[in-house]
Amino acid sequence: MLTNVEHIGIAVRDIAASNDLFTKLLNVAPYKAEVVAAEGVMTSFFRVNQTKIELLEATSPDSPIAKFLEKKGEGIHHIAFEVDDIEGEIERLKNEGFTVLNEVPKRGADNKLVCFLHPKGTNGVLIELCQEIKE
Ligand SMILES: CC[C@H](C(=O)O)C(=O)SCCNC(=O)CCNC(=O)[C@H](O)C(C)(C)COP(=O)(O)OP(=O)(O)OC[C@H]1O[C@@H](n2cnc3c(N)ncnc32)[C@H](O)[C@@H]1OP(=O)(O)O
Ligand SMILES: [Co+2]
Repeated sequence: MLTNVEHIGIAVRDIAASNDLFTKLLNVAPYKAEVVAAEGVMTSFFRVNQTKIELLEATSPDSPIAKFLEKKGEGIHHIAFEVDDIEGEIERLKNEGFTVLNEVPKRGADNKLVCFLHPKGTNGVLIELCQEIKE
C-alpha cells in the first residue's frame, strides 16, 4: 500500500548553490547529504514537517540526472511514495500494466529500498516507491 508522498526529487546543476537556495526558501538546513554511486547522484535532503525535498546532482555524465538536465533543465524530477511492502507493490503495479524499471528493489538514499515506474506509463511523471530499511 502507498502510504504517503515520501519526497519530491528535484534535479539541480549545482547542489551546493541549491542547498543555499532551499535553506533560504524552507528556512531549514538540509539534514543529510548522501552519494548514491549506483544511481550516479549526489543527494541532499530537507524536511519540512512530514514533507521531504531531495535535491539531486549528477555525479557522472551517464547519470539519469545528467540526461534529464540536458533534456529538460532543472526542475521536479520525480515523486516518491512510501510503501509498506515494496515487493507486493511491484507485483500489483506490474499486474496493473505499469512498467517497473527495476523489478528487484535497489538500495536508495536515506536508508530506503526503492524502485521506479517508467514515466511513459504515468502521464509523464517519474514515480519512485520507497520502503524504509529496518536495520
Ligand atoms: C535512488 C536514489 C534516490 C532516492 O530517492 O533514493 C533517487 O531518487 S535517484 C533518482 C535518479 N534515478 C532514476 O531516475 C532512476 C530511474 N530513471 C530511469 O531509469 C531513467 O531516467 C528513465 C528510464 C526514466 C529515462 O531514461 P532514458 O535513458 O530512457 O532517458 P531519455 O531521456 O531517453 O528518456 C526517455 C523518455 O522519458 C522521459 N523522461 C526521462 N526522465 C524523466 C523524468 N524524470 N520525468 C519525466 N519524464 C522523463 C524523457 O523525456 C523521454 O521522453 P521523450 O518523450 O521520449 O522525450
Ligand atoms: Co528519490
